[in-house]
Amino acid sequence: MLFKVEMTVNIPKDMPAEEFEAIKLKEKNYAQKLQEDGIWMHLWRVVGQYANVSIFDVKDNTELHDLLMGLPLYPFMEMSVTPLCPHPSSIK
Ligand SMILES: O=C(O)CC1=CCC(=O)O1
Repeated sequence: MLFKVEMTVNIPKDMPAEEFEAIKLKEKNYAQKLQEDGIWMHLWRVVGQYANVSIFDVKDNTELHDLLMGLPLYPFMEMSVTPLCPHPSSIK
C-alpha cells in the first residue's frame, strides 16, 4: 500500500545543539535503512521549510503507523498521511 506522508519538524528552541544533532543522526540512519529496504520510496525536502514529502510502500496501515511512531524526530513532528492508489491515466 502506498502513502504520501508530509512531515513538518518543530524543534523546541531550548533543545541543546548536541541533543538536536544526535536525534538528527538517528533519524538519518532510520530513514536510510527504510530506503534501502524499499519501504521509504521517496524523500523530498519542501523548499524553504523544515519539512518533507515522502512516499512509503508498506503492507498495511499498522506497518506505516508503527514505522512513523518509531521516527526519532516523531515527538517534534506534525504529520499528515494520505493513502494513494493508481491513477487510471498513469503509464507506469
Ligand atoms: O529533515 C526532515 O525532514 C526529517 C527527516 C526525515 C527523514 C530524515 O532523515 O529527516
